[in-house]
Amino acid sequence: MILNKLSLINYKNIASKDFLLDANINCFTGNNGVGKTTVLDAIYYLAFGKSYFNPIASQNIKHGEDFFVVDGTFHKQGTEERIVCSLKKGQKKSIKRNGKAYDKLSEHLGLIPLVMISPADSDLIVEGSETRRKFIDNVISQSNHTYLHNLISYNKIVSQRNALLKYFALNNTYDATSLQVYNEQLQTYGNSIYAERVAFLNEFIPIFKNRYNLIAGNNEQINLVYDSQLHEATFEELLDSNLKKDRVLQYTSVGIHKDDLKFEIDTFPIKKFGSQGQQKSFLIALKLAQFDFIKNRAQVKPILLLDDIFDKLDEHRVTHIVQLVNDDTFGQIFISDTHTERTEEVVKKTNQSYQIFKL
Ligand SMILES: Nc1ncnc2c1ncn2[C@@H]1O[C@H](COP(=O)(O)OP(=O)(O)OP(=O)(O)O)[C@@H](O)[C@H]1O
Repeated sequence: MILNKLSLINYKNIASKDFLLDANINCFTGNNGVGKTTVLDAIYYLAFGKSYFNPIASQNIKHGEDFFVVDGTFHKQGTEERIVCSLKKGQKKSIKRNGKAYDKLSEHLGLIPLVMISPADSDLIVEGSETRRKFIDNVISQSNHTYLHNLISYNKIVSQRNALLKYFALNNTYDATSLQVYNEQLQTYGNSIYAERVAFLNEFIPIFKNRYNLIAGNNEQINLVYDSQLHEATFEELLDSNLKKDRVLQYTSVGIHKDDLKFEIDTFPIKKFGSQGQQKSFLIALKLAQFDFIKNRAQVKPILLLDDIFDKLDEHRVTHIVQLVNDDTFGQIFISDTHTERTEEVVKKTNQSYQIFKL
């Protein structure tokens, strides 16, 4: 998967820019705030139909303007794919593939396999379980459309069930039959999502550990632990035993929407007990494992976006990344960095073709 051309209009601070890109390495350099991350984010937008950094779509329109366009032309195994994402203030965002608008964003996900490594990944450690569930869902969804559809359906039913519980409380009423309809659907989708998450983590955790050991050496015991209420009881048992509680709370307190992924070092939470360097290594290993997993599943090398990576990495880790590029593990990569010379020095060592865009 290669991005050949990229054009931006009014995307964040960039009024208008066109890039003809190298098939291997592309670097965007310049001072703080010139828009290096914005270019990487625009590429992310083409793959996921949203910004990696700002989920409120309208806030990605350049201040004072009323629309943005991100336009990219990819090459994938001999075919050309033109993806155009645009948003006009007050309207729905549009994503077009070769001139044809998608009805649903979910139809687009997976077409452009892509992994972003960014300082913002620290959210995965510091934020709540939702961020980590989204990480799992994002990785699985890139190669499994059924999973994504089941997840969308599951979330819809949770909302409907919650509305029904509220209705019961508000009207001082209760109807077991209508609740049962939702319970059955929750179980169907929830059990399938749970099974996929179990299968995914069985495959993913060894890949992750391998990546971590390559970056940090073998002397640290790190682990990812999948935490789910469904490990202990069936979905049906959980819903039954928590019915009273759900009616009081007026929402569904059990299910796969409560799952978490624990990040551990020597069996302790890395958030509290990991050094900054260990936390960074953990996150990079997680993202490189995501890269490996998607590559295995999709049989194409995902595009890799490295945002501000050299600032955040010590020499050992930079060398590791460079070695990977030399090993031909990676496909096309995009790098943002403040120092043009430092970037050039690193990418020269890879013996790959490259382009440096000074912003
Ligand atoms: N909607 C918007 N309209 C205009 N400017 C915006 C908008 N959203 C963000 N910006 C600005 O875009 C600029 C570019 O940000 P970006 O993160 O791309 O910079 P950068 O070159 O990666 O900087 P750094 O080296 O600090 O990481 C910032 O000044 C930011 O405030």
